[in-house]
Amino acid sequence: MTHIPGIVITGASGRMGQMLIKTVTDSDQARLVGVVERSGHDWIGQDVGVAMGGAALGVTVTDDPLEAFAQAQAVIDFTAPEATLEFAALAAQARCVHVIGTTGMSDEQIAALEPASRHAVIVRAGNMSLGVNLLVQLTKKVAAALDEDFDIEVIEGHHHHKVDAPSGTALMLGEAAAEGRGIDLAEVSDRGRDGITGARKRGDIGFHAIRGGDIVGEHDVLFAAPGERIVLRHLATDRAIFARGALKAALWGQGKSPGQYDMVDVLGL
Ligand SMILES: NC(=O)c1ccc[n+]([C@@H]2O[C@H](COP(=O)([O-])OP(=O)(O)OC[C@H]3O[C@@H](n4cnc5c(N)ncnc54)[C@H](O)[C@@H]3O)[C@@H](O)[C@H]2O)c1
Ligand SMILES: O=C(O)C1=N[C@H](C(=O)O)CCC1
Repeated sequence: MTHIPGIVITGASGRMGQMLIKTVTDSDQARLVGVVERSGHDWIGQDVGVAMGGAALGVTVTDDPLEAFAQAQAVIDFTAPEATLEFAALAAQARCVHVIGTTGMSDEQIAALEPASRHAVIVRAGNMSLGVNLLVQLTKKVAAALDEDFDIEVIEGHHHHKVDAPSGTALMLGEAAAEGRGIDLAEVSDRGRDGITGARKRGDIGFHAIRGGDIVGEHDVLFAAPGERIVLRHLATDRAIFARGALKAALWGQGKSPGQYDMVDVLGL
């Protein structure tokens, strides 16, 4: 009987899915026990190592998430909002820790995770890297120290395949800035200006998204005042940082009480 947690990766063929499979199989703290793809995908029924172009890993890609989750202690899920909602209910049923990296979820979809979190641990973050979660804390501190003479803008850049904007990370940073100022982000958020917008409103927090090439993820939080600017910046150059954080969350969640957590909890920041 092993105490090394068994992990299922959803969205196996995706950019993050493949990085997560590599991270889990390289780790001596976790075992890869299942991989899930959407029904109809041509990887279904294949050994996932072979499907990824390497040696067999002895794990077959399935489109039956519950069957896979039943063999596991944790599910790491970087897919799409609708899929993540379905996986949350099934992971709770199987009493698996559900690590959610999926971004682009609406407020309603986030609220719909609550029933699952009564039965299982959910760790959700728009960015699982140590660097960004540290930047979130710094952003909160800087925003708390400065008044509204400093205009706050969050500028993010990602690869041309990304489907959601602003990025999950940009929203985390915007939330942190608003929290530091003691205000509600929803009331001050100004996204992607275009046309005759009028002058910038004092106290607003602006968001801007660049999409191009193979950018892994770049985030600036700009504090701009007359005569000076502060820029807090994180540059991701390797998706391994997100996968490492997600695996850390899956291990951290073992034995924790059901509920919703984030990477600040996991990293103790
Ligand atoms: N939180 C973080 O640290 C972090 C880091 C990187 C990416 N992300 C997010 O992770 C998500 C995935 O990013 P990506 O670049 O890997 O995208 P991707 O498009 O390369 O991969 C998504 C995968 O999910 C699969 N999928 C979709 N619906 C499914 C279903 N119902 N069942 C099983 N599989 C399903 C797709 O087939 C695809 O293989 C995005 O929301 C992205 O923003 C988060
Ligand atoms: O590649 C992506 O997609 C990423 N998504 C996350 C986000 O939306 O912030 C994290 C960075 C990479």
